[in-house]
Amino acid sequence: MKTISVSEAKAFDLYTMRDVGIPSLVLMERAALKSVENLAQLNWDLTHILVVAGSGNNGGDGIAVARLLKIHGFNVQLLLVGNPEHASIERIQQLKFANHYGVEVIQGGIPDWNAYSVIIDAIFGIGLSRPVSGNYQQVIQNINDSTANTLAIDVPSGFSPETGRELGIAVHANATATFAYAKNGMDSTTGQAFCGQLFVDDIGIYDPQVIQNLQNK
Ligand SMILES: NC(=O)C1=CN([C@@H]2O[C@H](COP(=O)(O)OP(=O)(O)OC[C@H]3O[C@@H](n4cnc5c(N)ncnc54)[C@H](O)[C@@H]3O)[C@@H](O)[C@H]2O)[C@H](O)CC1
Ligand SMILES: [K+]
Repeated sequence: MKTISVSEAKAFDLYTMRDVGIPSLVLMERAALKSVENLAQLNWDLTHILVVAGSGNNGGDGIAVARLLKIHGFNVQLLLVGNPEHASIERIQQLKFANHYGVEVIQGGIPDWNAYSVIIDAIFGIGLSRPVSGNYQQVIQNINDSTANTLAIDVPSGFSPETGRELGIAVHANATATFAYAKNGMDSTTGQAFCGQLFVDDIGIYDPQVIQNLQNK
């Protein structure tokens, strides 16, 4: 399985948005569409879905997933974690779109984490940069303690895609929808333990060498 480093993943994202010119929201929509496709392939009980979204673009992916599930008639709720003042542009835009679709955003805490059949983990992706603490730690503990099946978006939150180890605490996902290429840390035994069933989704982000080879054809 081809794996890449976090810096490569970020460089490929940037190349796609800046050099090729494909907008971030287009990539985010493709990531969300693929994640929903992966969810459908898992044959899980989808009767009650909670999306847990962080303040960055991983959260933006998750909110887009919630919107897609809502329009397809699923009972889906959204829990926002993190400081809204630090929210990325795309995450703000995705929440606006989701509000327009009437996606229910949970205010305050979750009374019963076991009430959900599926939890979508969209707290942190490749932007994880330090050990998880505080409320994030509590939320990830609740996700891990719940009876729900968990699908991680891009990277199980708290799992270092670089080293393959947890940074403080990490989501033990039953499945992970990662984008473009698997990340280095996913190829280890701990990586498989945290990621569960791994989907590597083509969302239009490629190694620039692949594009340059096309140009030379
Ligand atoms: N356009 C694109 O680049 C695409 C990205 N995709 C998704 O975006 C994430 C990466 O998003 P980013 O905003 O860079 O970071 P995260 O959402 O992973 O993290 C959010 C934010 O959290 C802060 N942070 C890091 N570690 C901690 C911590 N331990 N405690 C608290 N806060 C922390 C940090 O400031 C981060 O910025 C990628 O994984 C994809 O899911 C799209 O899918 C495709 C297009
Ligand atoms: K995640």
